[in-house]
Amino acid sequence: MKIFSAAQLKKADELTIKNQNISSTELMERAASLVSAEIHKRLQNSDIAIKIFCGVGNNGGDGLVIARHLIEKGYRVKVFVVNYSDNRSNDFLINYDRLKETTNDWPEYIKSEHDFPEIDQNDFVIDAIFGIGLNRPLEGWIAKLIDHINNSKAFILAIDMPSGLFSDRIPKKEDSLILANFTISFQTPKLVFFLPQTMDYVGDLQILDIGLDREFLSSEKGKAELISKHEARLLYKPRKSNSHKGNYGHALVVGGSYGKIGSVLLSSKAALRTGAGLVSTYIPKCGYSILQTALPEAMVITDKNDEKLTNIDHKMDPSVICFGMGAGKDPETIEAFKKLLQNTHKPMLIDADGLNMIAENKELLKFLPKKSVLTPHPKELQRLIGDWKDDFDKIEKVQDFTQSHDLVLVLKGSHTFIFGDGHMYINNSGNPGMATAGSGDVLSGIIAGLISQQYEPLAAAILGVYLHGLSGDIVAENRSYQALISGDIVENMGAAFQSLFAD
Ligand SMILES: NC(=O)C1=CN([C@@H]2O[C@H](COP(=O)(O)OP(=O)(O)OC[C@H]3O[C@@H](n4cnc5c(N)ncnc54)[C@H](OP(=O)(O)O)[C@@H]3O)[C@@H](O)[C@H]2O)[C@@H](O)CC1
Ligand SMILES: Nc1ncnc2c1ncn2[C@@H]1O[C@H](COP(=O)(O)OP(=O)(O)O)[C@@H](O)[C@H]1O
Ligand SMILES: [K+]
Repeated sequence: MKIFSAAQLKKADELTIKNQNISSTELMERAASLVSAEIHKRLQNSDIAIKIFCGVGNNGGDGLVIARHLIEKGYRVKVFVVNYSDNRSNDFLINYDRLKETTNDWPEYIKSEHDFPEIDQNDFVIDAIFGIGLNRPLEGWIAKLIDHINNSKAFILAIDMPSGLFSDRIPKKEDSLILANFTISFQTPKLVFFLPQTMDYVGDLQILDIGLDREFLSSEKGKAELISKHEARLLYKPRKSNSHKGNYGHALVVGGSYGKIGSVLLSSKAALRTGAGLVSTYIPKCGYSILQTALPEAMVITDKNDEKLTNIDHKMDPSVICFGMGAGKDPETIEAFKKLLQNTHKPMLIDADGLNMIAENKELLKFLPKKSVLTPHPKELQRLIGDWKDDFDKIEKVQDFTQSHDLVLVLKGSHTFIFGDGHMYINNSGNPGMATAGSGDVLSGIIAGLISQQYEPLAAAILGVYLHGLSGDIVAENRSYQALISGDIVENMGAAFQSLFAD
C-alpha cells in the first residue's frame, strides 16, 4: 500500500470529486459513514457514553457525520465543537445543520478552558478535532484541551490522525498531541504512523478504503510503500519441480568469535530454512564442533585461528556472502574483512560487527560491491552516518547514503524501513517479542538465503524482512511475546512461507 503526503491526499480528494462527479459533502458522507459502521460493528449497541470532539474544518465535519449516524442508531452521543476559529469549512456547516435536524441535544461549544467537559474514564472519546490540515503547533486552551482528553484515561478513537500530529514533521517535545488508542485513517496510512518518534500516538491502526480516484492512486508515486502480505506475496518466486540444489545457490556465512558462535549458527540455519541450496559457514576453529553438531546440513570452513577470524580463505564460488554476525572487531579481523571485500564481486550482506568495522574504517565503503545489503539497527546506523535531528532528517540522510554508495539499507526497528533504488519500504509484520538476542542474526540469514536463490538484493531485503516478522508473529501467537527466542523465528520459517499464501 502506498503512503502519500497530505498534499497528495488533497489532490486525490479533488480528482475523486471531479472524476466521480460527486460533491465534497458526498465524499465526506461516504468516508464518515464507513467510520460509523466500523464503530457500530465494534460497540454492538452498547450503552457507553460517546463524546465526540469536533474541530471546525473537515476533520470536524467527519465527526459531525459520525455523530449523526451513531445517534440514528440509538447511541448516547454528546458532541463538542472545539471552536478554535471562526472560519468553518463548508462541509462542517452543512453537516452541522444536518445534525441539528437529527437531535435536540445540540452540540456544546468549547471556547476556553472554562468550557471543558468532564470526561469519565469509561467514556468513549472520538477525536475529530484536527486531521491532515494541521499546520502549526497547538497553543493555549486548545493544547490544554488535548491534555485534558488524554488525562481522562478514556478510550480515544482518532479520526484520520490523532489531533496535534503533523503529517510531515515531528512535533516538539512540549507539543500537545492526542494519544489515541485506535486510529481510523482514510485511504492510505500517513508516514508518521510508522516513525519511532510518532508511532506511539496512533495506537492500533485501521485504514478505510473510501474509494478515492483509482487512477491517481495507482499512477502517483508514493512517499513510501507499506509492505503487508499482499505486497510480499508479489515478490515470492516459486520453486520449479525440475530443479536441484545447484539452482538455489550457495550461501557463505562468515562470522563468529569465541563465545559468539551462536550468531553465525542462527544466520546459517536461517539461510537454509529460507531455501538456500547450500550453506557454508566460515568461523574460527573453536566453533567447528558446535556448528557441525547443531547444524549438520551446513558445511563448515574454519579459520586458522581458534578464537577469531584472521583470513577468510574460502576457495569457493559463493552466490552471496553474509558477513559480520558475532565477528568482533579485532584488527586482524578487520584486515581479513578488507581483503574479502577487495577480492569479491559477489552480492554481499553486511551485519553487526561488519557494519561497525565499516563505520570505523570508512575507506572500506568503496570496496563494497554495488547493491550490497546493510542491515543496521539504529545505533549501528548512527555509527555509519552520524547523528540526525529527527526521523525525517534520518530518512533523508539514509537516502543520500544509500544512493551515493548504491546500496540497499535495512534499518531495523519495530517497523523496519528498507531503502534502495531511491525508494523506501516500510515493513508491517513483526512484534515486540522479536526484541530478543539474535533476531537480527536470523534476519541476515533469511535475506542471504533469498539472495542465494537469485532474488535481487532489494527484493530479498523486502521479502526477507516481511517473512522474518511474519514468522515472529506466528511464534508470538503460540508462545507469547516474552517467551519468543530468535531460534523460534528460524524454526517457524516454514509456517511463514505457508502463511504467505493462506488467506
Ligand atoms: N483527503 C481525504 O482523503 C479526505 C479528507 N477528509 C477529512 O478532511 C480532513 C482534512 O480537513 P481540513 O483540510 O479541513 O483540515 P483539518 O484537519 O480539519 O484542520 C484544518 C483547520 O485547522 C486550522 N488549524 C490548523 N492548525 C491549527 C492550529 N494549530 N491551531 C488552530 N487551528 C489550526 C486551519 O485553520 P487556518 O490555518 O486557516 O487558521 C483549518 O481551519 C482530513 O483529515 C479528513 O478527516 C474526509 O472528510 C474526506 C476525504
Ligand atoms: N518491537 C519490535 N517489533 C517488531 N520487530 C522488532 C521489534 N524489536 C526488534 N525487532 C526486530 O528484531 C530484530 C533485532 O535485530 P538486532 O537489534 O540486530 O538484534 P540482534 O543484534 O540481537 O540480532 C530486527 O529485525 C528488528 O526489526
Ligand atoms: K483527528
